Amino acid sequence: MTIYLQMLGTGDAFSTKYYNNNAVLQDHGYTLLIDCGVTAPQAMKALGKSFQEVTETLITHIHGDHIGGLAELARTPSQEPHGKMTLLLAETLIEPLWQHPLLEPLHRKGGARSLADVFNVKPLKPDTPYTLSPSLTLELIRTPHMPGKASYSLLLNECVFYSADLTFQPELLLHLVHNRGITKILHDCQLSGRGQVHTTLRELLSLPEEIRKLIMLMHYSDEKPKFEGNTGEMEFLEQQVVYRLPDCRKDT
Ligand SMILES: Nc1ccn([C@@H]2O[C@@H]3COP(=O)(O)O[C@H]3[C@H]2O)c(=O)n1
Ligand SMILES: [Zn+2]
Ligand SMILES: [Zn+2]
Repeated sequence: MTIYLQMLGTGDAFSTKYYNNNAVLQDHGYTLLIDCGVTAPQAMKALGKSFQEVTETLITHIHGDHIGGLAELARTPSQEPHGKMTLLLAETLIEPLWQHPLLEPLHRKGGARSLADVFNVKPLKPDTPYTLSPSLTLELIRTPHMPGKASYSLLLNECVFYSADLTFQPELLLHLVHNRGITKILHDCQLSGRGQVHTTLRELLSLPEEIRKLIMLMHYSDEKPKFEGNTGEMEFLEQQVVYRLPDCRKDT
């Protein structure tokens, strides 16, 4: 079965041309929102979509461009009997997310005292495969982003790696391709300057060709047009375009 990926946005946290790097994955009746940044409500509207179409929302890490739209998401009534939207996230993120200033509006919602009061929270363990829908599996891999801050990249359907803002990890990428059967890498990319918390284009260009040709670039700055044609084998992922994702699960 085919699943479809549509980036709500492909911009970095400071972009004024692209929405935040958030995505929707669709498996027929099931819709997974991957991260819900400040611009997510507007980006959904731009696609003629609404949060009501979202079945579950996955949070990779706690930065405004990945969580800033959650207060609005929480106000959306879900189709479930409990009425709450479902949030998937690593256990380690639950309390820091609730304490984040961007979620403060929810603290005032009917005496809410925890994330579970405003969302149907489903805690996930890293390095553990989960079946989200008939054609979609997910595994979290903890990856380095900012010191002391937990952040989780994604393995989708056993062969797509979706980076959650990470510093350059060449050994991990080689391992994923050689030992985990990864055939597509969607990677955040800082186009210029020194990469302190993100991977830079220069670093990605230093990878072997066999890895570069699997990579598509996302989470980039407004300078992107200047870099078109200068990214080697790596293409830019474009916001709002629908992509078909490979499904390499052994039992399909
Ligand atoms: N000059 C900067 C640089 C970065 N940042 C924040 O750091 C985050 C890194 O991950 P991100 O998801 O790209 O969002 C960035 C800003 O929130 C920031 O607030 N000021
Ligand atoms: Zn980000
Ligand atoms: Zn980040």
